[in-house]
Amino acid sequence: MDRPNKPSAISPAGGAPKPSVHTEQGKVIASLPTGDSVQVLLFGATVLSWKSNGRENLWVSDAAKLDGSKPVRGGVPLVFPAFGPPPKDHATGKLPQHGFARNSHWEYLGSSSSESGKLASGGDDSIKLDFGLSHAQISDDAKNAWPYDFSLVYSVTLAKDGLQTMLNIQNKGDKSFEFQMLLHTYFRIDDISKVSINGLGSTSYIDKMLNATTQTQTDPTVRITGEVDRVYTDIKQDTTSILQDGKPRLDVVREGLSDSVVWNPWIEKAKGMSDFEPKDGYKKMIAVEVGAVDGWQKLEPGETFEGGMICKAHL
Ligand SMILES: O=P(O)(O)OC[C@H]1O[C@H](O)[C@H](O)[C@@H](O)[C@@H]1O
Repeated sequence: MDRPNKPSAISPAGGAPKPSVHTEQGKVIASLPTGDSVQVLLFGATVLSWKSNGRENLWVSDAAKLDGSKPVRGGVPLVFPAFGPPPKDHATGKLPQHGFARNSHWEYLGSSSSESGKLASGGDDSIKLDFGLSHAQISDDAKNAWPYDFSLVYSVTLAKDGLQTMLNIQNKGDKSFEFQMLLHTYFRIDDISKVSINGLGSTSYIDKMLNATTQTQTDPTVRITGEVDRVYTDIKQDTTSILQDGKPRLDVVREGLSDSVVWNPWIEKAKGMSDFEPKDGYKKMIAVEVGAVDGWQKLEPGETFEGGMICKAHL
């Protein structure tokens, strides 16, 4: 695995202020001179917080477990190598719901000032954090359930104009494997009744609330008025936008991915989740998740796959 330099901190030593990075209680925390920041928990490589312009953009449950006893309820849990309950007749069939990546202890590979791809800024205006997970690092249960040699590198880039999260998946073994992946992002919003979602018009979706039947998004705008659990597939538009009170609040740009899940548990489902607090927290969150979850991606030995997102917050 290629490793960038592993500085404990990029500290200002006179001159212009620089991004800083430190580790604390199993988390890696990076900040820009602007005050924007990101926090990543090594358990699951779960992004727990992303602040820009003094505002938190992610929702995390007050009862979320951060001690590794269960996946984090909130932030950006990483789904790999299976989305949802894996089908019993598939190679992932013995894995838990959403796979093992969100349940595993990842390694911090280090930070670098990056050319942040499609984010406009680079150099001192951005910082990239890399996290790794390989076959050798997962639990024995996960190894037995899914005996493939793989390597994941998850890169989280904080820039003044957004947050980029990219997952690179490599088949390191001598047999092919199939996978699904998803960035299960819980975005923080002010009031679900005033939220609308654009950028999914004319797209087909599997509606898990309607017996997994396939529907078409005829209204260009999605509004949330009850429990919603939809898998939009083969989306033509790159960007899904979350609006609050009709004003752009967050843009989610898919990178190398064409599916998105839109999920809100609403009242009853929230009540049923012991780690979902406060119980009316469903009013403050909307999950807009980017991924490759329609069917399976196949990787031959030595091949890699990369996909992720760029999120941009509006004031
Ligand atoms: O409770 P979890 O395993 O974290 O899953 C939370 C949710 O994840 C996705 O959004 C799925 O589409 C939902 O069906 C599921 O309820």
